[in-house]
Parts: sequence; structure tokens; C-alpha cells
Amino acid sequence: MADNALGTPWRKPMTLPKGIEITGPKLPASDSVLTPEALAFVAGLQREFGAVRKGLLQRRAEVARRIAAGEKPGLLEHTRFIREGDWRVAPAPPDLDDRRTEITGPVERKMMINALNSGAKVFMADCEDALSPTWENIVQGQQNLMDAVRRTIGFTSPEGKEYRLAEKTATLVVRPRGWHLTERHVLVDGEPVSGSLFDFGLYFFHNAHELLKRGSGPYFYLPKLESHLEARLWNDVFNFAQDYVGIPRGTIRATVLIETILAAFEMEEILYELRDHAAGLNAGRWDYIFSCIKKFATEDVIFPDRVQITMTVPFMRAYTELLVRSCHKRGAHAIGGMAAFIPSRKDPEVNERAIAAVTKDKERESGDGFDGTWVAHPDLVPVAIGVFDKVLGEKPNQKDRLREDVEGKVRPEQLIDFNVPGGTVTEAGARNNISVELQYMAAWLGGSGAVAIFNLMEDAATAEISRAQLWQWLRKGARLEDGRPFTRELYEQLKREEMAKLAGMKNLEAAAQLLDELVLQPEFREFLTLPAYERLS
Ligand SMILES: CC(=O)SCCNC(=O)CCNC(=O)[C@H](O)C(C)(C)COP(=O)(O)OP(=O)(O)OC[C@H]1O[C@@H](n2cnc3c(N)ncnc32)[C@H](O)[C@@H]1OP(=O)(O)O
Ligand SMILES: O=CC(=O)O
Ligand SMILES: [Mg+2]
Repeated sequence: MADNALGTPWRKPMTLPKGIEITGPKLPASDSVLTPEALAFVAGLQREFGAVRKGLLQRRAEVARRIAAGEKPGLLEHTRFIREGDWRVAPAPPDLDDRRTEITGPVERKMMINALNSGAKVFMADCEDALSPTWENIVQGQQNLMDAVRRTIGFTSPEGKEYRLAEKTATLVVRPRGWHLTERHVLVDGEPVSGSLFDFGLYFFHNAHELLKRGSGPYFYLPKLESHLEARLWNDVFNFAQDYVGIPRGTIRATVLIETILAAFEMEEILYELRDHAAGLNAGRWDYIFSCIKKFATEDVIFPDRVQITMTVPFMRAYTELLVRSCHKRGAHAIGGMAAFIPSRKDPEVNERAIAAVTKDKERESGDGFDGTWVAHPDLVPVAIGVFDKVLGEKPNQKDRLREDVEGKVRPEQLIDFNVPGGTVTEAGARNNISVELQYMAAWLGGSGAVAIFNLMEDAATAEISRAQLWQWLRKGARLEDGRPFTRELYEQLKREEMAKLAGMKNLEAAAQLLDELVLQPEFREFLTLPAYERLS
């Protein structure tokens, strides 16, 4: 067996801490990222919190069963004292106080440099929705993060273009994978380690002290939480981690994505659990829509075409209004979500449309009281900054707008009144879902977790909506606008036609098999990334 060569299995068992096994190949970044000390820390996290994580995942399944049996989610009675109590989250650190524009993107080297240089206040470096978690992407992504923190990150494109960090860069915030995912290339005591603990643990271990030395801190976005108990688990992880490396509790700051329907009923409880570490909530609209469809997929509600579920339909408005109110009541930042329109440097018409649509979206958010927002592309940074500048001026945020009016106006029950006035299911919508899903999963299996399709940003969250709709429309025999039911035959026909348009695309057959598995099986698969990960090489 060759030593130190790309693609050869890891063969340094002597240096690995007891109980840890690496099944992925050795990579150029392995020696600096997968150090015995860092792995011992990750194993410590896994041993301490792995069982609680599993218990919470079982609890998710149990709650889902109760909802499928007709139980309606609502505010929790036993946490009333939290909602009625007088408490606030910790003050924001200086480099997280002005978050008027945050750019997001995968932990890919060139994109990270572009994002950090983009002029945005924050860069959310993503190991989640925007990243296909190949072993290489994950390990190299950690190396990129280490280099970004130390400002040594550089890149030369195949065309010879040099990329270096500018003097002033965005504040770095990292999003680890959600609780449902594992990292199968690292076993702790024979079991795959949690993807969340792996991503968080490596980033924190390698960078916490360095970030503090440089006047920043270990900052995180936490995805896909379904309850305040999952926030409590993160808080416990943070305390363990801070004690382990000897930095004060409360140094970590976390912004939680409210991107599941169940978390929307527990926004204040989530902030409360994390109050010494909480930096805000984010309205993660795409996973949120997916979660609404998923949790109520077997009910008598049929969601219309994806394009019709906009931020202004009543249940989405209720969600964002309550989010701003919950944050500002507790002194936390409210961060808006991602408008999926992607600008084009080649097509002026596409570019103009994207800028107009993003401007409108950001005007709604800034007008509603959000303190900042997400953009998916550097060319959208000035657009969002311009809109938020008009509302914020010199102020770093608008947390002083308490939005007390929301309490009289929006009732929590409105979160699950999914009626979309005038909503329809159309053949164009079904075709779009099929085509987007095929193209996205083909890209994901090829190692790209965020792609532009039909001039929109697609990532794991938007793709979840597409396949969830197809599953639901089939199960429910949804009627298309023209009266035809959406049957298996129609699905097969549209899929054949859409595949023909994509002929020659890499991984198309594998994507089609995956699509069938997700759409045709009687059981709704919890996340598309679970079966997809089994196929990811
Ligand atoms: C639901 C959610 O979770 S939203 C958050 C997760 N999703 C994301 O983060 C998606 C982020 N966005 C992206 O990944 C990309 O914008 C895409 C894939 C949608 C489109 O990317 P491309 O097709 O490369 O766009 P385009 O060709 O216009 O890029 C122009 C330049 O901008 C760069 N760029 C584009 N998006 C980004 C970004 N988000 N961050 C940094 N740089 C970017 C490109 O790398 C390219 O750089 P170069 O000129 O130095 O080569
Ligand atoms: O993570 C963000 C979302 O919209 O989903
Ligand atoms: Mg998401």
C-alpha cells in the first residue's frame, strides 16, 4: 500500500485516540484537520452527547406520528413561564451587532474568499444545505475554514486568477450539519459520529482560541431544530466545548434557524435555552416550507405549486411576523432569509429580474423589522445593503422596534392554517419539481450542494420542497388546474420527458432512481439527504 498518497485508506492507527476509526481515504488536508487532539475532542462530544442526540431524533419521530394521528402543534403550556418571564439574551459581540447583509455559501475555497471579500457584514460558511458532504468537501472545508480564520487562505484558478483576502472581510459564522446527519467516515466506538458534532467540533477545536486572539469568536448558525430541547442540547455542547478548551462560557454565539414548523411554536423557548450563547434567529424559509409540507403531508391539505408559496401567503407572513417579535422582545437579532433569484453577469434581463425580486423581498423584511438578511451571490450584497441602509441608516440594527403590535394581530394557530388563496397545482409546477430535483440530485451526487437551475439558487432545502410536493400530490391524487389527477402514470410520463431534455447529464440515472425512491415509496423519507448520502462516493 502506498504511503501518503491520495485515495489510500488511512493507516495511522497508532496516532488515533482509542475508539476512533477513520474509514475515509487520507486527503491532503487530513494531517492538519484530523489531528489526534481534535479527534479526541470530537470523540468526547460524541460520547457525551451522542445518546441524547439519538433520543431527540426518536422524539422527532414520535411527535410526527402524533401529528399524523391528528394532534395539532401549539404553544407549550409547561413553558409559559419562559414566554411570560422577563429575560434577554446576551448582548451581541461587536462584530455581530450589525448584520444587515449576510452572504452564504459552501465551504469551498474560492467561494469562501469571494464571500469574505464581498462587502457583506457576515459570511455564513455552510456545511449544510449548500454542501454535498463528500469526505473531501468536509475535510477540505475544515482546512479552508482554518486558513480563513488565520487569513492565509488563497486560491489560484485553473485560468491563473489569484484570490486573496481583502483588508476588511465579513465576520465568519459556520453552519454545521443538522442533528439528523452522520459522518460515516469517522467511527467513534464503532458508530458513525454525528455530522453536527463533527463539523462543530473540528471548527471549534482548531479555531476558537485563534478567533478570540483576532477579536472575533466562534460563531455558529444552527440548522433544522425541531424543539427547544434540541437547543438545550446545543447549549450543553457549547458549555462542554468551552470548558474543554478553557475559554469562558458564553463566548460562543449561535443564531438558530427557525426552519421547521415545530420550532416556530418554540421560538422564545429556543432563545431561552441558548440565552447566554444566543445571537438571534433566522427565518430559513425554504426548509420551513418543506417542514410544513412534511409534517402535514398526510392531512387534507394540498400545497400548491412551489412558486405560489411566497413569503406573503398568510401562514408565511405569520411565521416571519412572530419571528421578529420573538427576537426583539428578547434583545436578539432577527435575520431574514434567502430570496432564491440569482443574478447573471451574462444576461442583463435575468439580472434585472433578480435584482428587482430581491429588492422587493428585502424591502418587505427591512420594513417588517428584520435586522439583516441573507443573500446567495456577491452581486446581491450591494442590493440588500442598499435596502437595509434606507431603514437602518447609521444604526447597527433595529432591535428597538419591538413589534408589540404582532401580539394582537398574529395568532400562533395561523402558522398551521396552510390555505393559499387561489393556489393551484399545475403541470408546469410538477415538471419544474421533477426537473429541478433531477438536476439538483445529479449535482449533489457529483459533489455540488448549491447550483443555479432556471436562474434560481437550489440547495438541499429547496430540493426537499420539490420532492415532498411530488410525494404528496401523488398520495393525495391532487387535481391539476386542468382537472387531471396527478397519477403515477402522469409522473412517469413527465419524468421521461424531463429526463429526455437533460440527456447526457452526469449522474442523471442515479438521480432518477433516487427521485423514484423518494416519490414512489409509501413511506415519506425524513430527509432526501439520508438516502442520497448512502449513494455519495
Ligand atoms: C436554503 C438555504 O439554506 S440558502 C443558503 C445555502 N445556499 C447557498 O449558500 C447558496 C449560495 N450560492 C451559490 O452557491 C451560488 O451563488 C450558485 C451556485 C447559486 C450560483 O453560483 P455560480 O453559478 O458560480 O454563479 P456565477 O457564475 O454568477 O458566479 C460569479 C462569481 O461569483 C461567485 N459566487 C457566486 N455565489 C457566491 C457565493 N454565495 N459566495 C461567494 N462567491 C460566490 C462565483 O464563485 C463566481 O466567482 P468568480 O467570478 O471569481 O469565478
Ligand atoms: O437554511 C435556510 C433555508 O431556507 O432552509
Ligand atoms: Mg435550511
